[in-house]
Formats: sequence, structure tokens, C-alpha cells
Amino acid sequence: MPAPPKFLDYVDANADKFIKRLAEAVAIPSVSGDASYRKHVHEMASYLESQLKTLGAEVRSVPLGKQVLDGQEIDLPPVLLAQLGNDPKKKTILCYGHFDVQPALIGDGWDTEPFKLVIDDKTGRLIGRGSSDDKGPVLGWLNILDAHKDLGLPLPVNLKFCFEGMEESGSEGLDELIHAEVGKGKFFEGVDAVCISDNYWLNTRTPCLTYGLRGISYYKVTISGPARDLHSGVFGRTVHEPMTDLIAIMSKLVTPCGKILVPGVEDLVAPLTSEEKARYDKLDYGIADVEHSAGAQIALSDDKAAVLMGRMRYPSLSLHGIEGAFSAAGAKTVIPAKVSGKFSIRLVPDQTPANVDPLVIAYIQSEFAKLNSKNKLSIENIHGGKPWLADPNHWNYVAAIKATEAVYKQTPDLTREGGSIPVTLTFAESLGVNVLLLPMGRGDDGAHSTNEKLDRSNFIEGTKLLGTYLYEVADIKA
Ligand SMILES: C[C@H](N)C(=O)N[C@@H](Cc1c[nH]cn1)C(=O)O
Ligand SMILES: [Zn+2]
Ligand SMILES: [Zn+2]
Repeated sequence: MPAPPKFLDYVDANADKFIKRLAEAVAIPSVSGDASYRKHVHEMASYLESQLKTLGAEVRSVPLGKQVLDGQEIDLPPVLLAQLGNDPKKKTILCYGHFDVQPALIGDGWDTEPFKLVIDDKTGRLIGRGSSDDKGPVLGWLNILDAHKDLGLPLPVNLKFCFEGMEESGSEGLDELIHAEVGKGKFFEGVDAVCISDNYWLNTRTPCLTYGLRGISYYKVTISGPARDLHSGVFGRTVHEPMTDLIAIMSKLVTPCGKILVPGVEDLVAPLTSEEKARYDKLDYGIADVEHSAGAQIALSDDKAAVLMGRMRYPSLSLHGIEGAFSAAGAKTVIPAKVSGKFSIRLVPDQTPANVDPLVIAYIQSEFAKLNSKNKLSIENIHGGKPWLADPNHWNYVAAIKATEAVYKQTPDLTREGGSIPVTLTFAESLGVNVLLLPMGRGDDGAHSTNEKLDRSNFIEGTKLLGTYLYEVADIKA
């Protein structure tokens, strides 16, 4: 059943209202990774809860307990479990999204205030932290409820929503909640399939459906020695320096061309078949796309399939930062007393945190031992999640292909994403249903980066896409 024209017309006619709601959401700086912002993640949960209730959903805000962050014990944000419709004749679709965001400061290099949505009429861009990842897509679902409520249209399927506020920080507490809500009479009972809109097209022109995600293992390596920061003129070449040790270790993790140096880690990767290789060759993607998204001509290879496989089917190790290092302006001559290097490995089949973590820990310990340093080393695994692959021939994907063709008049690419959404695998395994990733934004949205944006057309057509997908799901023989 195609989406009714009056739904599609409503979305066009109410675009400004939807953008205003996105501006309200972006204005709440719901950064999950910084304890000082935690109250805003709670504020964002309350904002969404009240919007969902106004739009007719039954909502439960489920507390997840406490966590220790930056040395403080603080409340985890609640998970919102919401529901609309309970008609046994209709399919039930679970939609997941997250309302927390990555940190953003104007000083990071943003051209505008990150938590004020800027509507650039010339380019059609809606610029602000979380516009694409993931507030725009979450609000896409709300726009659909809004349209159906105002038009007095019944929804084509029963809807369940699971919105969390810790996705950017390891989804702490979510797996336990999901496991507790599976079973007879529990929230997730009756879910036929899952749809997640929380990634991006490969490029700026071709919509895609995504059937795979990399997993992640995130590490913090701390080296400490002196009782306090020291004067480098007084102590340089007289003591073991934590930063020197840390840089020595971090330089042994990955080559500038991306090869992971931790012994055994690359050996765990499932072999490439010629049939799989052919899939990458076919995708609508070029070196110009990666360079456009990165904003510079810095692709690791000129071979399109090699670049795509680097993102989709091989692991990567990225160095993220050093906590405790001198980073301000000026030329402070300090020897920092304690520094923590942060890096993560994006995992692919057959890697898991359980088989990769011991290799990483043993390697760092052995590299540290070679330094003959009297400093102290500690290694923490901050969070982890396994990679995920789905069956793209499932009816859930067939419905999404039809919806994409109806809205964009294009057949979508079938992609695997390099990022991680650990809950995807939890849903697939604990509910035993197919999970689909149906992205709203484009490959150049700059998620996690400065000047993150969502194109106005992607927000509006993306809302139509998610709505049309629900109609196609209702229609399809399961
Ligand atoms: C793909 C998704 N929108 C996303 O950005 N996920 C994050 C999840 C994460 C894991 N550790 C910290 N954040 C990502 O892939 O980085
Ligand atoms: Zn993200
Ligand atoms: Zn996201």
C-alpha cells in the first residue's frame, strides 16, 4: 500500500514546524560523555517524553541507575519506551534512536554556535550538533506521528519506540534493560522487525539501506610516574617521563596506512570472497566522495573498493587523544605527571571485544616492558560492542527498498557502515527479528565533526521515507 498522498503533502506543508522542533531539540546540549552536561541529557529525555505524549504515545521513562564518570557518581539518562497501537492484525515495528550527542564547542572550529540550529537558506543546510546524528532522524518518527494525528489517519503498523541517551558513550545500561523487557507481557513482546535511522548515505546523491555495522573496543592507557607535574628544565633527562612512554606505546599501535600492529588482531578478520568484493565494486561511490566528506584529498588509496572495504569490512584503529597532556596555547615547559592515551578499534566479523581485548592488553604490556620505564601503566577498556550483519533479503529490507524507490525515485545502495551502534546486535539476538538501518542523512553531514548538518531536503524527504516504509511494511507478505 503506498503512503497516502495526504501524508506526503502534510509533510511538505509542515516542513517549517518540523524544523522548529529540530531547532528546539538541537538547543538542548545533550552530550552524554561529559558529566557536566548530564542534566541536559535528562532535559532532552523529558522534552522527547512530552512530545511523544502530546502526539498520542504511551510513554515510560525507565531509569537506568547510576554510573561513575569523571570521578563522579551520576544518574544515567532514562530510556524512553513508547508505544502507539496494539492491533493484532497489524505488524509491529520497533524504532530505535538516540537523543544524546557528541561534544561540541565553538572553539573546536565550528563556524556557528553548535547548539543553535542555523538554517542556511542558500545551501539548504540545517546546521547544529545532533542535526544528523541522531536528533533529525528521531524527530522524523515524531513528524510521522504528528501528521497522522492531525490528519486523523490510522497508523499502518503498531509502533514501539526505544530512545536512549547514552549511545555516544557505550549505551551503558541499555542491554540489561532490553533483556529485562523481552518475554510475555513485556515491552518488546510482539515486535516483528526493527528499524534504526542513525547512519548516513555513502555519498550525497544515492540513498542507501545498511545491513552491517562495525563493532568497537575503546581503550584508555594511563601512564603515571611523578607525584606532580614537573619543570622540564629541572627534571628533563633525569626522570622517566609519562608522556614519552605513552607516545612510544601509541606509536606502535597502527601504521600511517592503517595497518593494525597488535599481533593477531588482523588475523581474526573473516576472509574476503570474490562475490563479496564484487558488491563493493558496484556501489555508487568514488574517491571524490570520501575526499569531499573529509574535506581534503587524503584517501588512503585510489582504489574505490579498497577504500570502501577499509570502512566496511576491515578493522581500523584510531588514536583519539591524550588526557592530561598540555594542550593550551603558549609554551608551558611542563612534564605532565599522568597522561591517558585514548584509542579505539572498529571491529569486524569474526572479531569481538572478547577475542580482541586480551591481544591488545598483552601487546601494550609487552611494549611497555621493553621501555624499561619505572613509571606505572594501567589499561582500561571503556566500552565495547560486537559487529553486526543482517540478511538484506528479508521483507524488512524489501519494504525499505520499495519506500526509497517511491520517495527518491532511486534504487538504494546496500551498504555496510563503518560506525557502531552496539544495540543493533542486542535487538537482533534478543528479539530474534530482522534489523534494518534506514539512514536519513548524507555522507557529508559531518557527524561527530564540526559544522554537523542535515540537509533540509533529507529531513523532509527522510520523514516521508520513514513514513512510506511503514506503509510498505504493512503491505508486504511476511
Ligand atoms: C553510527 C552512529 N550514529 C554513531 O555515531 N555511533 C557511535 C557510537 C559510539 C561508540 N563509542 C562512542 N560512540 C560511533 O560509531 O562512534
Ligand atoms: Zn554518533
Ligand atoms: Zn548516532
